[in-house]
Amino acid sequence: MPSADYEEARNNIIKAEESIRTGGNIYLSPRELEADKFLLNMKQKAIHKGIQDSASYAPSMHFFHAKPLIEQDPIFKIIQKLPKGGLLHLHSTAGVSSEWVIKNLTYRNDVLICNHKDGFHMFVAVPSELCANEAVPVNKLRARATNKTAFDESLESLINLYTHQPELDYPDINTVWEKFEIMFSVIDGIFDYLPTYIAYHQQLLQELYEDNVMYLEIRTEMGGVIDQNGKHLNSQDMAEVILKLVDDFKQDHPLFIGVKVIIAILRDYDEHAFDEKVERFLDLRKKYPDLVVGFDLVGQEDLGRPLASYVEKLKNISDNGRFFFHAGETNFFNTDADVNLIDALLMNTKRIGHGYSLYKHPVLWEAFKKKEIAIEISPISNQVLHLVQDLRNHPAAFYISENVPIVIANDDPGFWNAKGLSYDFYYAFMAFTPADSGLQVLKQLAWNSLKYSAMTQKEKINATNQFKASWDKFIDYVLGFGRKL
Ligand SMILES: O=c1[nH]cnc2c1ncn2[C@@H]1O[C@H](CO)[C@@H](O)[C@H]1O
Repeated sequence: MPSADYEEARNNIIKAEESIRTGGNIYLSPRELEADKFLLNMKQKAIHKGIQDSASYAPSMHFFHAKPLIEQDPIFKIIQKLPKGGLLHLHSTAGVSSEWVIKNLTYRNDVLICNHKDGFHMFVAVPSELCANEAVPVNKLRARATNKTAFDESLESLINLYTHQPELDYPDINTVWEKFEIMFSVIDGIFDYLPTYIAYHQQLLQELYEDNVMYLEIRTEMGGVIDQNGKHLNSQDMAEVILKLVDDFKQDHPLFIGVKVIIAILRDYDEHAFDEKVERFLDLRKKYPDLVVGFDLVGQEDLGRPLASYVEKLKNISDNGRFFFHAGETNFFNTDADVNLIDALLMNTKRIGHGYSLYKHPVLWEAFKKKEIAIEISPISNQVLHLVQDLRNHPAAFYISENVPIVIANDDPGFWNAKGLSYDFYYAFMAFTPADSGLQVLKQLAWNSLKYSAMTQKEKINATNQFKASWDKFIDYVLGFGRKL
């Protein structure tokens, strides 16, 4: 038996760490405590089972293997009901489940397919110079196919990385990124045509709403489209389209709060195209300040142009504090992609996309804490795109232990066979939050998504009130769930 002194010292360490970590200081009411007890009991049983039977522990597995197991886990059912607040990191063109895209969009007569010049299939809805042959309606090809299920499956594989053997099919980061980038080109044509653009984005809101996401910040280029009559709509017209689409959605879904846009452009555009897109952002920002909130550079960071090379060019945007930079999405240490984190800080970023390598930079994470710059963590993305195999090893475990501000995001769920945000929250909860952390950490993560959002103060107050009501209902649900068992 250890001495009383020893026990006390031990407890003091545990308590001290508890009070530092994310959610450690969140107050729980008696009702919440009861729900928490039940949830923690489930979590700890699952972890205990995972220790004994490591081969069947879903949170340690690659998502492509884990998905069916996750869906059977009652903890996942609870996570699905969790009010998640806002989703702050999503590339909209990869945001909808691939199944919906195939079963709905490709069944429309206005969706065609052609061979891209670079040798892969691509969907088009208006004639494209990128087609190397004449585009054919997908329905026409489907009618000719002997096995329609197999036909649809092959279409779906054009926009979904799923395979039953990801370790073999994507042995390294560049291989997976190559197919990943092609998928954006496969689906891009859907967003050139107003009716398909609208159908897709309505479904985007629907899938997130059903997953209890109430607010959204999308990353998009926001280029123009062509409407049913052949008329060109430019980026400003698209701002109106988005505003109307969101308003209509809110009419039917009063709990939904809204959408904001972060203009995200490829970090490696040629100079002229880049400058044009920056101008476009500045214009949009002026005319739609409540909608177009920020600017970001995207694309595979390891191979891309470093942020440092943009400092002068983008001074105007950084002076106005409008960056939401991807940075540190890398396994390397002190390479360009890694030190993008330093430039993101110095360029006055509001949040960081990924920040995977931040844990190697003590000066930076202290600064992010002090300046309340949140890290947008996308667990499944980091796994599928080859930064980490087992999400228990994700650096977010460290950020949580230190309470570096983080939010949970899904990045490109449609492209990895996910839907909504719950799968990422499940991994966050089961793989990289402490075994003895239940409702507190979930509540803090959801709160963070409102606190670190680009909403105005007034919008935040409204969102907070709404969140409280949804949270109370969620606690009822958890208590009901617990009593049934
Ligand atoms: O996780 C990511 N890191 C960096 N860039 C990304 C990620 N996901 C998507 N994109 C980038 O966003 C563009 C479409 O908006 C894609 O072309 C891809 O390069």
